[in-house]
Amino acid sequence: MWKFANKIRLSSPQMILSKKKSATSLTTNQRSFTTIEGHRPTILHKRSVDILHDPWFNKGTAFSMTERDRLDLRGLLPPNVMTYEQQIERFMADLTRLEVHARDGPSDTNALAKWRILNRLHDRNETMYYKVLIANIEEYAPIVYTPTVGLVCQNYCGLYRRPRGMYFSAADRGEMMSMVYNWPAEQVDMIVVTDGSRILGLGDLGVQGIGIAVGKLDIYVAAAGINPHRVLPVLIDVGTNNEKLLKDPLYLGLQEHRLDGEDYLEVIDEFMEAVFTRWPNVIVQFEDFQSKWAFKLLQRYRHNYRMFNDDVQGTAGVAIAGLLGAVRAQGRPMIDFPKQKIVVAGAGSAGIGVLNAARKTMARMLGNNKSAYESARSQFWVVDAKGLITEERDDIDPDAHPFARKTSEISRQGLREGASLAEVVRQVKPDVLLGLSAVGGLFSQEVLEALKCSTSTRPAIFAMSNPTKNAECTPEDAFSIVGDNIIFASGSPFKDVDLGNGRIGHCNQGNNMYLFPGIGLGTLLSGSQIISDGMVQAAAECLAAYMTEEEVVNGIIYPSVSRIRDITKEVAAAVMKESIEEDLAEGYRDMDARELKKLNQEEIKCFVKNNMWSPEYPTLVYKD
Ligand SMILES: NC(=O)C1=CN([C@@H]2O[C@H](COP(=O)(O)OP(=O)(O)OC[C@H]3O[C@@H](n4cnc5c(N)ncnc54)[C@H](O)[C@@H]3O)[C@@H](O)[C@H]2O)C=CC1
Ligand SMILES: CC(=O)C(=O)O
Ligand SMILES: [Mg+2]
Repeated sequence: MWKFANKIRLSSPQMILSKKKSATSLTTNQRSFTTIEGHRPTILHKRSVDILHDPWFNKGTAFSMTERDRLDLRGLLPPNVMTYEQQIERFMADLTRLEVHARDGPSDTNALAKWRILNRLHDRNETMYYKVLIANIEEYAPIVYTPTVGLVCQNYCGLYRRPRGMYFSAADRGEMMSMVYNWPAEQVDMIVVTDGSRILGLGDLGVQGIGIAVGKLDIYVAAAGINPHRVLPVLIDVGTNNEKLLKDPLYLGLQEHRLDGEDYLEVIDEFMEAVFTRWPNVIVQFEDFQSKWAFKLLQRYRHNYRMFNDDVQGTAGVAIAGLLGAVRAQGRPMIDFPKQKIVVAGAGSAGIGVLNAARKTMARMLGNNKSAYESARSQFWVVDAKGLITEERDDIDPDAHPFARKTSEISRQGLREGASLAEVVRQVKPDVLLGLSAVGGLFSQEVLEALKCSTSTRPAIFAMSNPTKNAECTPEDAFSIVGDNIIFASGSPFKDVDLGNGRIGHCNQGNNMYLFPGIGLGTLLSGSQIISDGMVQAAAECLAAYMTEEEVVNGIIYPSVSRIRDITKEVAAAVMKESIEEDLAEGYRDMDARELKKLNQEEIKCFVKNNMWSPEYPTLVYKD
C-alpha cells in the first residue's frame, strides 16, 4: 500500500488521465488500480500561490471551495467557482473577441494586445516588467493605467489568466482574519482596494474592478518605487448591480445584488480589521467606490487607520494644483485664486472632493475665517445630471448641499434650479469649466461656444473624466471652438493639438496619478499613522509649485508623465515634511521620530530617494 501511495504522490491528474487512455494494454490488476487511482487525490507538497504558479497543478478558477480552504487558496482567486467547461468557454470567448477588443480600443488599436504582452511579462519576470515600465512610462502608463485599464476591467473575465491580488467576498464573512494569511508576503506596504462599484467612468464592473487596483499599484511601483513584493491589489466582492454581469455565465464574481447598509459595512470593517491585524503599518488606498460609500468610508476610517480615498482626496489635490496653475497661466498671482468663477459638472465623489478642497484653499487665502469660507462658496456653480444644483432641490445630496446656490443669487444671475450646463456657462461666464461627470462629450459645441464669453483672459477647461471616451470634450474641440489661448487638461492622455504656424495647444494630463504615489510613499516613510488633510494639501501645493513660470505661461500646468518619478519624490518629501510638522510621523525602519525631526528639506528628499525601490536583479543564494 505504501508503495502505491508513493507512486500516487508523484502522479498528477494529467498522468492519471494518460494511464486511463492506455488501460487496454494493462493487466487486470493494473487496470483496477488505474480506476481507483482516478478517484484518489494527488498529494501535493505545495500550498497557496505556489500551486497557482505551477502549471502542472493549477486549476485556476476551478478549485472548489473546500480545496481552496485546504490548500490556503481562499481569497487568492475570484469567488465564483467555474467548471472545466466554463473555463474553456471563457478562454475561447476571449480568443474570438480579440479582434473586437482591438477595434473597440482607444486611439491605439493595439492597446489591449500590448496590455496582454506586458501582463505576461509581469507574470514571468517582475524586475524586467518594471524596468520596461519605468523606462517607457509615457508610452505604457496609458496601457497599464487609464485609458486601457478601463477596457481591461470591462473585459476582465475574458482576459483573466493568473490571479494577482486578493478577493474578499460577502461569502467570506467571518473568515477574513485567517484568509489574509494566505497572502505569501510577510510585509505589505500598500494596498489598493476597490469594491468595483464605479470603475473610472464605466460604472459598476463588480469583481472585474480588480484591474484598477492592479493598475494603480503598477503606478505606485513605477512612480514611487514601492517594492512590488509589498503591494497588494484587493477586490471586495459584495455583489454587483450590473444586470449584464449578473446574467453572464462566465462572470467570475458573486452573482447577487450588492450588499447595502450595515451588511455592506460589516464586510468592509472585517476586511480593514484583518489587513491591519496582519500588517499594522500597511497603507490602504480606497479606489473607485461609488460616491454613496466613498465619503462615508473615508470618514469612518480616516481617524483610526492609515488610509485615504484617492478619488476624493487625490483628485482634489491634483485639481487644486491645476486650478492654481491656470491662475498663474493668466499672468496673475496664485493669491487671486479666490476671484475665479468655477463651474463644475459632476457632483460625485470626485467633483465634491474637488469642490471642498477648492473652497478650503480659497478660504485660507481670504483669511481662513467663517466669512472667508462663506465668500469662497459663492465662486462655485455645480451642475449634475439634473442640472444646476440650488437649494430649491428636494432630494439634495448632503455632500452637495454646501454648494447649492441660493435662490436669491440665481435669480439675480438669470438662472434657476436645474438650469442646463450651457445656460450656466452662458450666464456665469466662468474662468474655469471642470468636468467630473463621467459623461463623454458633455462639453458640447453649445457649451464650448458659451465659454467663449468667459470673462477670463485665459479660460481653463478640465475634462477630467476617464477613460478617454468619457472625457467631457477633446482638446481639438476645446482649442478650435473656445480659442488657442485656453488652458486644457484631461484625465486620460490626449496628444497636443497643432494650432498651425508652429504653435501647439498643450494637452495636460490632470490625473490623480501625480499625487497618490507620493501621498502613499510620504506616509510610509514618515510612519504617520493617519493621513491628515494637511498632508494631502502639502502634496497639492508641491505639485502646483513644481511647474516653472515659463511652463505655466505656455499652458503647461502639469508635468509630463515621463517626469512622474521625480515629481513623486518631491510630493512624498512634502507629505513627510508636513507629517513631521504635525507631529504625526512615528518613523520608518532605523529612522525614528526623533531622527526624522532633525532632517532638513534636502535630507528628507534624500531619504525619500534612497528608499525608492528600483528594478535590479539581486544576487540569489539558496538557504534551506
Ligand atoms: N482625472 C482624475 O484624476 C479623476 C477622474 N475621475 C473621473 O471622474 C468621473 C466621475 O467620478 P465620480 O465622481 O466618482 O462619479 P459619480 O458617478 O459619483 O459622479 C458623477 C456625477 O456626474 C453627474 N452627472 C451625470 N450626468 C451628468 C450630466 N449630464 N451633466 C452634469 N453632471 C452629470 C452625476 O449626477 C454625478 O453627480 C469618472 O469618469 C472618473 O473616471 C475620478 C477621479 C479622478
Ligand atoms: C483616475 C481615477 O482615479 C479615476 O478616474 O477614477
Ligand atoms: Mg479612481
